[in-house]
Amino acid sequence: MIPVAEARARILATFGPLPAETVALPDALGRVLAEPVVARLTQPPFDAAAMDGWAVRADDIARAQPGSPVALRRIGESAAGHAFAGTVGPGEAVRIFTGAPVPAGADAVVMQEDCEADDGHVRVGRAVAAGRFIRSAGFDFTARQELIPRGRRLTARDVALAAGANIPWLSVHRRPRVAVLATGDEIALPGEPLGPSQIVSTNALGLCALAVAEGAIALNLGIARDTAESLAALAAGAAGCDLLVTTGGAAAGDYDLVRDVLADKGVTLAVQSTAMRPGKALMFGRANGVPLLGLPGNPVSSGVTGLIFLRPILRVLQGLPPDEPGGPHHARLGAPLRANDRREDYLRATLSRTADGELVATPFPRQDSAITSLYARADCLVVRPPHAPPAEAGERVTIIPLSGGCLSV
Ligand SMILES: Nc1nc2c(c(=O)[nH]1)N[C@H]1C(S)=C(S)[C@@H](COP(=O)(O)OP(=O)(O)OC[C@H]3O[C@@H](n4cnc5c(N)ncnc54)[C@H](O)[C@@H]3O)O[C@H]1N2
Ligand code: MOO
Repeated sequence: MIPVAEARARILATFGPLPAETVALPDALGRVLAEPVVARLTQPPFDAAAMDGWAVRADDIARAQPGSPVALRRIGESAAGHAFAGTVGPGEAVRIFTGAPVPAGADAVVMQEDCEADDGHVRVGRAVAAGRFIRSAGFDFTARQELIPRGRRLTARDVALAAGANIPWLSVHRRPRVAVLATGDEIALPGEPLGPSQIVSTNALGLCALAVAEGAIALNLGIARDTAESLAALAAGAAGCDLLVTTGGAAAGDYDLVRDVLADKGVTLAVQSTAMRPGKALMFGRANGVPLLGLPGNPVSSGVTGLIFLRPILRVLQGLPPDEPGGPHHARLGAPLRANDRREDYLRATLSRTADGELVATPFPRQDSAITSLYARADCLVVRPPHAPPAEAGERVTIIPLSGGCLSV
C-alpha cells in the first residue's frame, strides 16, 4: 500500500494538457482556455452616455441651480446606434440616451430629471462637473488587452466578456475522452430484470456522470463478465480514448481479473493499492497503450476514488491545476472520532453552521463503503490522515466539499 499523496503524484505525473481546438463562443461554457482571450476592440469604443439626458459643456451650466436653471439651445439628438454628427458649441445641448456616443464639444451629461425641455431649448437645473455621466472610450477595456488568462475554466460571465470583446470563437483544450467499464457477473444495468444474486450497476453511471461534470466526454463500455475474454473484448472499446476507468475486479479475489488481463505484458503498474479507506483496491497503469485507472468495486469506494484520482486527472488533461484553487477547506468536527489506523480515511459527512457562522462537519455514524444512500446525501468528505489520534468534537479537520464541476456562472 502506498500513501494517497504518492499515488496521486505518480498517476498525475503521466498526464498533461490535451491539445487545443477551436470552438464557437456559445459552446465554450465550462471549457478551459488554451490561449488567452485578447480584446479585439476597445470598450466602449467611444465616449458613451451613462444616463438619458442632455449632452452639454459643463462650463455653460456651472451656475445652474434647481430654482434658477440655465437655458441651452437644443441642436440635435444622439441615440444608441445613431450618433449626432455635429459639434456642441457654447450655449448648446444635444438630447442623448444611455449608451449613445457623446457628441464632440460636449464634456458632460445632465440627467433628464434635472432638465425641462421645449421644442427649441432645454433648461438645465443642476450644475455638473466635466466628465459626469460619461463612460469614456476604453473605460471597460482596450483593444489587445488580455481579458481572460489561459488555463481558466470559462464561466457564463467569461462568455459574455469574450462576446463583448468581439470574439466569435475561442481556443480551448480538447475534452478528455474517458471510457468506463464495469466488471462482474453479478452486475446488471438499471432497468434489466435481475437474477437471484444480481445487483444493479451504480458505479459506471456514477463515474460517467462525474467525468461529464468535470468536462469530459464519457463512453460507457458496459459490463464485462468475470472472464478474460469478456473483459478484453469490452476494454477494446477504449482504443483512442485518453483514459480507461474500470470499476470492480481490482482486489485479489479469484475473479478479480482486471490487473492480469488488461495490464500490458511487461508493464509494471505504477500503483497497485493505496493506503486509503475507502479505496484500497486501486491500480494505475496502461492497457493496450491507454492509461488505465482501476477503481474498486464497492460503490462508495468507486465514487471516492473517482473524486481523489479521476477528477484531478481530468482537470490536468484540460489544462487546469489538479485541485480547485482556494483549498484546502476546513471545518469543526461535529462528533468525536476514534484514532485512525494506517489508511487515510475519507468520511462521508454533513455540513452545518454554528450560530456564529462556523462550518461544522458531522460524519455519518455508518461509514461502510457500500452505503450509497449516505454517500449521495453527504455534503463533504472529512479527511483523516493515517494514524490520526482520537479527535474531540470541535476540533479542526480538513474537508473536501462535494460540489463544483464544470458549469459555473
Ligand atoms: N480478502 C480481501 N477481500 C477484499 C479486500 C481485501 O483487501 N482483501 N478489499 C475489500 C475492499 S476494501 C474492496 S473496495 C473490495 C474491492 O474489490 P474489487 O475492486 O475487486 O470489487 P469487486 O470484488 O468486483 O466488488 C466489490 C463489491 O462491489 C460491488 N460492485 C462491483 N461493481 C459494481 C458496480 N458497477 N455497481 C455496483 N456495485 C458494484 C460488488 O457486487 C461487490 O459487492 O474488495 C474487498 N474485499
Ligand atoms: O478499498 Mo475498499 O474501497 O476500502 O471499500
